[in-house]
Amino acid sequence: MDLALPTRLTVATDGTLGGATRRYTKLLGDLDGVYRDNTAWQAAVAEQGAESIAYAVDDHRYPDQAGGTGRDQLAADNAGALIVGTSTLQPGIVGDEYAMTRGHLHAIADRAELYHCLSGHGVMLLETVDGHSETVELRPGEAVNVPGHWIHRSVNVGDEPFVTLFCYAADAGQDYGIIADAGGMRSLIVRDGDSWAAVPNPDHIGYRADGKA
Ligand SMILES: O=P(O)(O)OC[C@H]1O[C@H](O)[C@H](O)[C@@H](O)[C@@H]1O
Ligand SMILES: [Fe+2]
Repeated sequence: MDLALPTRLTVATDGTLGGATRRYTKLLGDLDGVYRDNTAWQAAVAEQGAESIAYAVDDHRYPDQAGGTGRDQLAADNAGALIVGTSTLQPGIVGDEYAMTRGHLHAIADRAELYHCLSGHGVMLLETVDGHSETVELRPGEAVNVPGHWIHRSVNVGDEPFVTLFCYAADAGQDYGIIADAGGMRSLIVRDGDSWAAVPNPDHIGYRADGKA
């Protein structure tokens, strides 16, 4: 097994990650089905363009120790390793809902994650398959230590980019189907006057049991 050499990273409040090994972007046009009001999402795509960036993730990860593929191999290769990165979520409102990430449960569901707010104003929406829902509001300098088994989604409730530094186990993976199959998360984060509120999602039909991705 090759030894990973320690890497120095620089983390800026605008999300710039010096030393990143990977960047991925989600475009507004990629988010079909994420927002409850599909007509409003289509209008936003028509107005802002399908290619406009909804959020960007820059991360640093060490190469797979054995170069394997597949979830079991990845888990074996990356046992104990961390992925560290920044997430930059643009502001906006679609229908009544604030701009958000797709959200996921970790494919290895017990894997935890740290989110530390670097700039902007956001909410981490957290739910479990058996009915718990929580919100954690985040401003610069505030963080949430997301336990395993919580489905999580970042929501930007401000008018600037919501930027977080995150860290999670390299073998965690992401299960996106759990939200899509449930008709969305149990709660929606919507505009409420000048602020935000979590309200029940009428389209949510319940989560399947985890571990069945
Ligand atoms: O994966 P999404 O739900 O689209 O959210 C985007 C990103 O959010 C977090 O920052 C996670 O740590 C990333 O691994 C994830 O990819
Ligand atoms: Fe995650």
